[in-house]
Amino acid sequence: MYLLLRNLKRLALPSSCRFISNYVSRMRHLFDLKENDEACRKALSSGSFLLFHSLSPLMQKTENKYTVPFVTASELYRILRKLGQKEKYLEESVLLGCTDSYLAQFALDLGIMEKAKAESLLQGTFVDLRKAFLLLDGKNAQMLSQAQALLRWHNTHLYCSKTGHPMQKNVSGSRRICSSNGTIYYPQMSPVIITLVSDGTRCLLARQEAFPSGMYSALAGFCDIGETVEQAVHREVAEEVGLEVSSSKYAASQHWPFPNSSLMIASHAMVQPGQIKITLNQFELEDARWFGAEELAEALRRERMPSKKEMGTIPFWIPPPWTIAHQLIKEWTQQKQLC
Ligand SMILES: NC(=O)C1=CN([C@@H]2O[C@H](COP(=O)(O)OP(=O)(O)OC[C@H]3O[C@@H](n4cnc5c(N)ncnc54)[C@H](OP(=O)(O)O)[C@@H]3O)[C@@H](O)[C@H]2O)C=CC1
Ligand SMILES: [Mg+2]
Repeated sequence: MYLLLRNLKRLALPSSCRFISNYVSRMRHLFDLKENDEACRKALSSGSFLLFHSLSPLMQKTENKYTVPFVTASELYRILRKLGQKEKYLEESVLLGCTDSYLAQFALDLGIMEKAKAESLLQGTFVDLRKAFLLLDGKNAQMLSQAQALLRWHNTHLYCSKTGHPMQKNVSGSRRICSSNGTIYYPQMSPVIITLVSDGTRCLLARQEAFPSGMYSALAGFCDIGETVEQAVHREVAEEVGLEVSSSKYAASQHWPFPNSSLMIASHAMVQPGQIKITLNQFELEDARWFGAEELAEALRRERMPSKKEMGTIPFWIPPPWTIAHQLIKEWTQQKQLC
């Protein structure tokens, strides 16, 4: 609380600001933890932790539900000791956020420790993130996405790309600093567009060979350097399905941890009148088709990924409800059914 008050003072809130919302004070608390190594070190000793092993998150199964547990600092100290690690290892953690009561939340990768022993001590399993995503609801998935992306970035930025010298992370993990010339590096995300193309009555979904069997999604692609989001939508649709869009409208965004760390920027797009013939780019896609509102409404009603048994009995399925692709499909279908 002292740190919080000190920080609020430092940020010089306007005198008219008598009431500060919980959200504002939490964001300022997090700002302090990111900037101030000592404050963050202190928060580590009372924080809670999402655990990973080689970038696979720890999951626990109770009855038929999968959860991602937060482990308390005292529990983690006990487990680290049993795994032969020093308490100092906690400083390998990265800061994710904080609860309504200012309890700091971190992620830590136990990859240098024996996996089976860690699983047994933690009474859980480290699950590949793509698989974990299919088993979880949105809130957990968003935090895992952030955590894995941040851990991966630190894991792949050990050396300064200018001097070749080792880099050190600050305590929160909001940056890395070159030990030789002090250059600062910040975690990066790649902008990716995702767009649901419509011809007015139907919309276009596609699948890549690497997608799970039967899954179709909206068109997506990385933005090129120098491009605007609108230009990236225009180009990707042309590249992937040979169509030209006449307009696109921003819908929402989502962080996505694959293949590294992407900011998915979602839009609805319209093809130019008369442009309906798909010419598939077979380097990128396995199939692309136009879908009607009714068949999409049916796909939206299937709330979970089909089991292996069901796979052959349904025509296609779409990404889980918390993905931005699902959100685009839902918005479009609802709008069509209202017409
Ligand atoms: N959240 C959601 O609802 C959805 C998310 N997505 C995500 O969108 C992302 C992009 O879609 P995708 O169709 O694959 O993209 P693209 O159509 O841009 O094709 C991917 C290819 O582009 C190349 N590429 C160019 N820039 C980059 C970069 N910065 N990082 C990695 N590869 C790059 C790679 O080629 P090479 O491999 O030859 O190097 C890669 O295979 C994927 O990560 C996918 O998971 C997709 C659909 C739904
Ligand atoms: Mg693509």
